[in-house]
Amino acid sequence: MSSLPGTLIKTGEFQTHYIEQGAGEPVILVHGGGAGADGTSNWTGCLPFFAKRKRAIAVDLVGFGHSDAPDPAGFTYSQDARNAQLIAFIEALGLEKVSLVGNSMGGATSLGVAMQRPDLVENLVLMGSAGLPTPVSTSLGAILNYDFTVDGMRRIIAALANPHFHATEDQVRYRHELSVQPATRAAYAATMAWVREHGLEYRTEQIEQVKTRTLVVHGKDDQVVPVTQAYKFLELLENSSGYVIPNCRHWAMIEYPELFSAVTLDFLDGYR
Ligand SMILES: O=C([O-])C(=O)/C=C/CC(=O)c1ccccc1
Repeated sequence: MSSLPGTLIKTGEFQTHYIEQGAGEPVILVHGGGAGADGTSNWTGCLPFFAKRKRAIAVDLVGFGHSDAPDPAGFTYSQDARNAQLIAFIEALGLEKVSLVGNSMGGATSLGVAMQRPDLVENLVLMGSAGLPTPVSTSLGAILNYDFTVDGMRRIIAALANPHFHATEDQVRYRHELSVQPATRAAYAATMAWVREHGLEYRTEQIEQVKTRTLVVHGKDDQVVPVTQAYKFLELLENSSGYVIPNCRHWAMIEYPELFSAVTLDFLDGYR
């Protein structure tokens, strides 16, 4: 795997990297927060499907992929910082309204933008989303306690995907090599330290005030964020519908890219 050709754009004090394919209504895909994650590795399988119907933009969160990774000595890798980055990114692109599709930490970030700037968000898709108090399972522990080794990366991928999914050596190497870049490594350590201290949850009253049209997608066998969290989001988000995928863990967009893309695109086009 190699990074798809991307673009850097200034978002506040640092540069944000993104890749995009297709034309039409803008849909921003926001990757999860595991080591080595970025727009390319999370969304390569879905981009061709999205690009047929939308302007699909896959962003790299601060400290991930090819976005800047500011020195943790002078930058706090908080959830607010990722929310602010995504808002600044939408505005830097000159977009008035977008749909956001967020995976896990990317879901928490998309939800945070819908809370802070509902004017910017047309539709919200939360996939395996963080944002609620989540027990630290062995699988989540593999992410939080990553040791920057290739075996550690294999443990992360095994934690994220269903056993029937076999990551290629290329996928493992791509993510591992990104994760051990000195600035990215320091940013990831700081990000996980912040998550261990603060969690990735919002208060229920914050979630309840989100009225954005939302689709909650979750793997029924998710070992990182249990499927019960999806039911909780459906309860709290009054304008939400859900789609639960059997025989699927945390990586619905990688385990079932065509199904995930079809369900999401039909939702974005108002068919669901
Ligand atoms: O591709 C990935 O790295 C990915 O999907 C990771 C998801 C886990 C995630 O974002 C997360 C990180 C910290 C705490 C809870 C959740």
